[in-house]
Amino acid sequence: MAIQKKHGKGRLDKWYRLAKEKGYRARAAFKLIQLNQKYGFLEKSRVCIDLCAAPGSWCQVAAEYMPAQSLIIGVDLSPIKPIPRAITFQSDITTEKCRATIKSHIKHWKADIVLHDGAPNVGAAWVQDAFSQAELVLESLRLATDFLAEGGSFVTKVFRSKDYNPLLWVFKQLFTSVEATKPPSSRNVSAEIFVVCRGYKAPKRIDPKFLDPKHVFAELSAPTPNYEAKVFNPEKKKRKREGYEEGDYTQFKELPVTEFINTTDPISILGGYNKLSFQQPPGGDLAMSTLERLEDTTEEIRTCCEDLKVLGKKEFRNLLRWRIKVREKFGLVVKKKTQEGDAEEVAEVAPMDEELAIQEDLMRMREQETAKGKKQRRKENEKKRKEIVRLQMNMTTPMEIGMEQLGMGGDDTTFSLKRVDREGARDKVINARDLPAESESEDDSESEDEESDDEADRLERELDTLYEKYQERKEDKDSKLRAKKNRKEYEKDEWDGFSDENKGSDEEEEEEQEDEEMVDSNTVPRPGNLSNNASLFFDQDIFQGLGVEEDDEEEEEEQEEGKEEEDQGDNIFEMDEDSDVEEKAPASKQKNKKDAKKNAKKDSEWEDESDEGEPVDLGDPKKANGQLDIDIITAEAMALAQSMATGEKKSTDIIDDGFNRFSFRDVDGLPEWFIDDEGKHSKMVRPTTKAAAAAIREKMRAINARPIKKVMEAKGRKKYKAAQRLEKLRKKSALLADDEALSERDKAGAIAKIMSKAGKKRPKQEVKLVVAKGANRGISGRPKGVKGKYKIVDARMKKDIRAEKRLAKKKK
Ligand SMILES: C[S@@+](CC[C@H](N)C(=O)[O-])C[C@H]1O[C@@H](n2cnc3c(N)ncnc32)[C@H](O)[C@@H]1O
Repeated sequence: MAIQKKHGKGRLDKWYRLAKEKGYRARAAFKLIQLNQKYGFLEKSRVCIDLCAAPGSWCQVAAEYMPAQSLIIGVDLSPIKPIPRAITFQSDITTEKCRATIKSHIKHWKADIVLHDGAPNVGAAWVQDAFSQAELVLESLRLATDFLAEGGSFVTKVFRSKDYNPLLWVFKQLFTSVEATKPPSSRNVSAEIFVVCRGYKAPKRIDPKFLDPKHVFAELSAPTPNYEAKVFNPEKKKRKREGYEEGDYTQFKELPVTEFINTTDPISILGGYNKLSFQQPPGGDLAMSTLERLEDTTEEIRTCCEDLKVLGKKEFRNLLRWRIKVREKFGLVVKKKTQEGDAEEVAEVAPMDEELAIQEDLMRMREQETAKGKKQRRKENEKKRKEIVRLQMNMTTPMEIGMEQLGMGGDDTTFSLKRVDREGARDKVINARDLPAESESEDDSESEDEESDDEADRLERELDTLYEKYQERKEDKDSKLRAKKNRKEYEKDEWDGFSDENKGSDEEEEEEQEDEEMVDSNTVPRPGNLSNNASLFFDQDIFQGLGVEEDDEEEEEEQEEGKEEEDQGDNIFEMDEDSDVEEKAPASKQKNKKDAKKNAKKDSEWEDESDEGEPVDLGDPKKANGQLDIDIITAEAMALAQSMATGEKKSTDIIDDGFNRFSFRDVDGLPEWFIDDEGKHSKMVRPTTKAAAAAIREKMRAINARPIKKVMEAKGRKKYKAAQRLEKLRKKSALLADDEALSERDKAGAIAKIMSKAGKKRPKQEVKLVVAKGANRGISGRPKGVKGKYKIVDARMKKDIRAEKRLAKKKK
């Protein structure tokens, strides 16, 4: 266990460390700093009396925050080491002597502020002490009324007890504003609060009853609580989860460790006490000495008992386990589990041990839950981080985004049910599963493999569902496609007997869909018994073109039947620019134009084969916005497109052109190198025009002007790093801003410093050249004695450079 304490009360917490760092004599300094931050009374004061001031940290703070030349008087029962700018003396604040000494120091002045942080030492007579604290407050108030100037402030510590309200009532009679507050540096477990009374009314005469403890705390004459009974019989003690127990004015609670062993409610002891003591009571205790001698009572257990408030989970469990062991040894467990019993006969242990088991179970469940939550959060954060990085690096393409959304992103295969839900498909997916939906969350112990299999299955289903939806949407949008599908189904039925037996139905479907998307033509059905060459022959676009014409004829009929609307939906081959014209053009003209475009497209596909696979679209070379169509990437295609656009060539010409000796090659039995060679060199040379060449040049220039991917990535990286730096700064300044130990000025200064540091450009590190010789030759790590960036160079290179320099000098 990390020892993190001084003793029970004064643990080495952050305020303790901070006080040490800043040179304050006690962590209490921060209470005054924080009170002053809230109310700002010190800066306005010139004379301060600090009652119960030892060791003197409040005097230190007063000296720091009050204006120069202020008078600070500190008094305590204990001696106070000298403090610069403060007068201190040793005295009991309840005595006349103390009043006289203050008077001698303050002379004719009046105090602007009286501070009181008095607390009697908590000893055996703790009830009396608590009473004395309230009395001490009243005594300090009496002194305050003697020395405070009108409008002055009185700041006092008060313990929450039944005396608290009477005290507040008295304060309110003497001050215009009375506020109770608990500064952050005051421990939550401590019953202390601070009351800041401002605007002293300075009445000419104060009713002595206001300052008479007998009168103010009149109801306290009730019998003193029985301390013995309370502490040593914890079972009988009522636990109060909220607030403080009646008469419990101190927060440090100690209990003999034997009580912890004996109790049936160990949890409430661990939660309610500060320390379990191994101290032998006067006269000795047999149980305690036996306990001390047990080997289970290790040093670690003793350390845990020292401070119950700092127990970690492990220590907590250790203590409970130790208690059970000791109880067993002491014979406190009534029955143990029967050896041969099938766990039916459960041990009958003390009833609170059941509670302990339940508590442990609860703890375990909570741990599991938090671990699960953490894992989930980590996963999500990681995913988000990656997405951001990819976006910032411009590495995300629309395709990748789609894949990520489907959970197929290269680096994250998590399937997001949420997303599916958004699509309304979650239910479908869940219904499709054998397992009920709840089992997903319940089954925590699944192996990762099972999980990933499940993920893959779900992913498959999700993809199917999404694909169905996509199809539905597409069909809705494109009624013509629907008509075509129906027709195809009809035709498919008719041609079923000829389908290629080697193909699975899925493959066929896929191909059909591909055809629909790519060519949108109803190809001539090919009987399955044709030879390879024959089928390749019929595969030629020229035959497909026939199909198109057929199809278009049908379309024309449809149009004539008033289905123009449907046709407008078919924009697969329409050019943006033409759309307006087409709307106005007569149907036959439209048809011609469409034919030409479709054929041009087919031609381009054909050319695709003969032109080393470059995708070429022979549409209008210009887009609607006047820019060149970037998809046309060869001068030949451009020339063809231009000639079509100017009406120089008709679709029929292009079809004729397409039917030539290069359009089909029988490659069966030919060596691969030959086919490659043919593909490269034996192709039709199409005439190009100057304009087409210029257009392509312009297009290439436009492409080259675009920043390359690496540049984009570098820019993205730079942005990302800047964002990271900014985030770091933001966090740092937020931390500073939250630091209650710093004044606003300090905070602003520190933040400004960080900002200016961040703004400065770091000087580029010089690269040291290390000659590879002797020990450095062939070394793989950093050469000895070299700091910072370095580069291993060849001795030859160095000599050559020197020689070059010499020559250059000579020439001069
Ligand atoms: C919590 S400490 C004060 C810490 C102080 N504010 C500081 O910042 O260093 C409480 C002090 O009250 C003092 N005290 C208790 N009864 C007193 C009394 N009757 N007269 C003077 N001082 C008293 C104790 O000696 C103790 O030093």
